[in-house]
Amino acid sequence: MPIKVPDNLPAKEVLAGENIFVMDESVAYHQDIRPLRIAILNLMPTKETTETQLLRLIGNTPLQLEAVLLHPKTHLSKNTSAEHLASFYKTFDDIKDEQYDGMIITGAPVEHLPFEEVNYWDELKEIMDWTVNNVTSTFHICWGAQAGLYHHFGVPKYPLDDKMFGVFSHGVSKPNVPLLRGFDEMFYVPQSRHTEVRREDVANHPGLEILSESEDAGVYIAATADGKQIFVTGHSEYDSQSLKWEYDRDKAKGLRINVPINYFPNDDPEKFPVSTWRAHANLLFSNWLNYYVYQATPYELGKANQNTLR
Ligand SMILES: CC(=O)SCCNC(=O)CCNC(=O)[C@H](O)C(C)(C)COP(=O)(O)OP(=O)(O)OC[C@H]1O[C@@H](n2cnc3c(N)ncnc32)[C@H](O)[C@@H]1OP(=O)(O)O
Ligand SMILES: N[C@@H](CCO)C(=O)O
Repeated sequence: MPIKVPDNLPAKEVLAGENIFVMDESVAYHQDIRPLRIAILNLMPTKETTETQLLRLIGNTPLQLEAVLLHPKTHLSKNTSAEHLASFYKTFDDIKDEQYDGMIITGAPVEHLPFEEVNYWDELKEIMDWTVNNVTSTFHICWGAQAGLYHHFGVPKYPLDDKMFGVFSHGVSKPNVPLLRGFDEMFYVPQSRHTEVRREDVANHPGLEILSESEDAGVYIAATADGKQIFVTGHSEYDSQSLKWEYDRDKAKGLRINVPINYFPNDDPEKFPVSTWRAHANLLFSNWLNYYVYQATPYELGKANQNTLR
């Protein structure tokens, strides 16, 4: 939450220089409050696991949220039951005439395919186009980030020789950005993907900024300057056991898979993994919800926001 201070307090300037969020009394007085409307387009096959992971993170702020779960209507889900989808999910058709404060587009295990061969690609393109005018800020995760970078900015993905698999140290590339407020200079994030976007493709695009990256894992967070589109290549939302499940699954299938880096104690898969990224994940999602959704969204969706606080 912002610190509310008198308009002319000298500390205000000092704290603002440290990337601390300080709000003038005059702005605070005019803020109206209502629950935030957040849509989650869940493309993961293990939908119930992902719902829990994401709701856990977006639930960890003082803000009231109304979360709507979406699945692509043009894809028949193999791993999530029709009953679950019918009970808890909507499709784009149900919501396309509405507007949202925030949207999350998840990853999906389809990165080995060209985007155009994903059977819900046309629908996803329509949804991504719709977010531009109907969502205040959209947070794309892993394959969802690759899909968004490709569709909106023409940034391609490339296959990796070995899966980027493990818990990697990441750093802040652009200081004084609200999304990174309070971040440590080095923090850990799980990465689990067979493909990458290349740094030069993102860095050379005038519409994108690299906010965070890793020496070993490459670009982690890229965004548009206005914060309307955020692309996150890692899985900060993963549970402490998620990489172990993926590792055990792939071993059981006889696939070529390395032990995830820096994950099991002493890199021993017989030992119980512990998470080192939970605090980072909570801060990333609460910063997004606060600064890119709550402070940026208009009280009446569809109208211009009077307060430009970032
Ligand atoms: C890079 C990232 O974004 S990482 C995020 C993805 N990670 C995860 O989902 C981790 C958890 N997932 C898993 O462990 C596995 O996907 C499992 C165990 C659920 C299923 O694995 P498998 O049996 O190997 O694959 P399966 O044949 O079920 O296909 C996986 C998914 O891809 C989908 N898929 C496959 N081909 C296509 C295609 N051409 N277009 C669209 N979706 C496709 C499948 O339909 C399935 O998704 P669904 O359950 O929503 O229908
Ligand atoms: N994290 C994913 C990568 C595949 O897209 C998995 O291991 O299932």
